[in-house]
Amino acid sequence: MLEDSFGREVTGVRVSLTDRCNFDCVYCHNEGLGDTRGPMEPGDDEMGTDDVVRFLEVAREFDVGKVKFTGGEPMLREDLEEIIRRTPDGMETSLTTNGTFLPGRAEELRKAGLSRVNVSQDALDPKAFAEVTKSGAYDKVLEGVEAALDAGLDPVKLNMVVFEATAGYVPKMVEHVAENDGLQLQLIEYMPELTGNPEWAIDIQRVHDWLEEQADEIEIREMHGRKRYWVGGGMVEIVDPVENPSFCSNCHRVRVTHEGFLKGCLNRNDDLRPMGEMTKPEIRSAFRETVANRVPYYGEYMVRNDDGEWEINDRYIDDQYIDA
Ligand SMILES: Nc1nc2c(ncn2[C@@H]2O[C@H](COP(=O)(O)OP(=O)(O)OP(=O)(O)O)[C@@H](O)[C@H]2O)c(=O)[nH]1
Ligand SMILES: C[S@@+](CC[C@H](N)C(=O)[O-])C[C@H]1O[C@@H](n2cnc3c(N)ncnc32)[C@H](O)[C@@H]1O
Ligand code: SF4
Ligand code: SF4
Repeated sequence: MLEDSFGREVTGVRVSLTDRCNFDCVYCHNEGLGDTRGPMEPGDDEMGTDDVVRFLEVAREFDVGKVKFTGGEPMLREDLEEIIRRTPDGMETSLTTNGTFLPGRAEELRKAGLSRVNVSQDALDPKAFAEVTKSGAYDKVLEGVEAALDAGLDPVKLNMVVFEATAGYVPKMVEHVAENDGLQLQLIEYMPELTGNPEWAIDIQRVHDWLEEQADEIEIREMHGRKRYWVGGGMVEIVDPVENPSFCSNCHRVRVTHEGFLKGCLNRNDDLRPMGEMTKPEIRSAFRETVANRVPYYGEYMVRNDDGEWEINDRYIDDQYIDA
C-alpha cells in the first residue's frame, strides 16, 4: 500500500467518469473542477472504458481496495455497467449519482458488481428540490432510490448538501431515514471553495449540536474523522471538510478527473498528472508521484496567517507542479 509523506495510506480512488450532467445544481463543485457541462453534450474528452479499467488495475496492484464512481452524472456513461463488471476483484465499488437513471438500471448495476450507491437528494420537498437542482425530476429521483433498494444495493445513502436553502429540511430527512430500512443520510457541508457564494454556508456545528441532542449513539469513522449519529434507528453521517484539518489528515483517496488526470486533493488543480491513455508502467509512476505529492489541504497546504485567515503555505507557492 502506498503512503504519502504525511503517513496517509491511499486506500481508495475516486473516479469522475464525465463532467456532463442532466441537472444544474446551484452549488455544484463538479469534483473540484467547477461547472458541469450542459444537458447531454457528447463527452469526447472523457476517458474511454479501457483507460478507466487499466487505471483501476494499477490501483489494485497498489492494494487500493475501494473505488467510487462520480462525475458530473456518472450514469450518463452507457459503459458504467461494463466498467463495474471489469473492476478488479477485491475492489469495493460504489457510485454517487443524482438518481434519475437508477430506475431500469439499478438491478443491472448490482449484477455487474456494484456494492452500494449514494443518491443526492437535497430535500424531501419537490419545490425546494427543483430550486436547488434546476430540474423537475423529483419523482424520478424517489423512484431511483426505490429501485436501488429493490436491487439490494446496501446501503443506499441519501446525500444532502446543507446550506441556507436546505438546512430547514434536515429534521425531516433524519426522520425519513429512521423510518426507512436500508437508507442512510449523509449531510454534506456546503463547500464554497470552488463554487463561490460563501454567504450560502451555514455553521455546520449547529447541525452537529442538534444531532448530538437527538442521537442514541455516536461513532467516529477513521476516514476523515467523520461523525455518525444514530437517531431513532437511522444513521446520519456528517461530511464537514471545510477548514477542517482533522478531516484532511485522515484523507485516503486519490482522485481521477474525467479527462484522465490524477489529482491528489479535491480542492487543488495545480498538481494534476496525466495518465488517461498511458501504459501501465507510466500509470504506475504517475500514481506514485501523485501519492508522493499529496499533502493535507487544511493545516498544511492552507494555513492560518497572523490574522487567523487561511492562506497558502509559503512552501507551496513555488511553481513545482505540472500546470494542466
Ligand atoms: N473536501 C472534500 N470533500 C469530500 C471528500 N470526500 C467527500 N467529500 C464531499 O462529500 C461529497 C459526497 O461524497 P460521496 O461521493 O457521496 O461519497 P463519500 O461520502 O465521499 O464516500 P462514502 O461515504 O464512502 O460513500 C463530495 O462530493 C464532497 O463534496 C474529501 O475527501 N474532501
Ligand atoms: C459532484 S456530485 C457528482 C455525482 C452526482 N451527479 C450527484 O450529484 O450525486 C457528487 C456530490 O457532490 C456534492 N456536491 C456538489 N457540489 C457541492 C458543494 N459545493 N459542496 C458540497 N457538496 C457538493 C453533491 O451533492 C453530490 O452529493
Ligand atoms: S447532479 Fe451532481 S454533478 Fe450534476 S449538477 Fe448536481 S451535484 Fe453537480
Ligand atoms: S486533503 Fe482535505 S480537501 Fe483535499 S481531498 Fe483530502 S479531505 Fe478533501
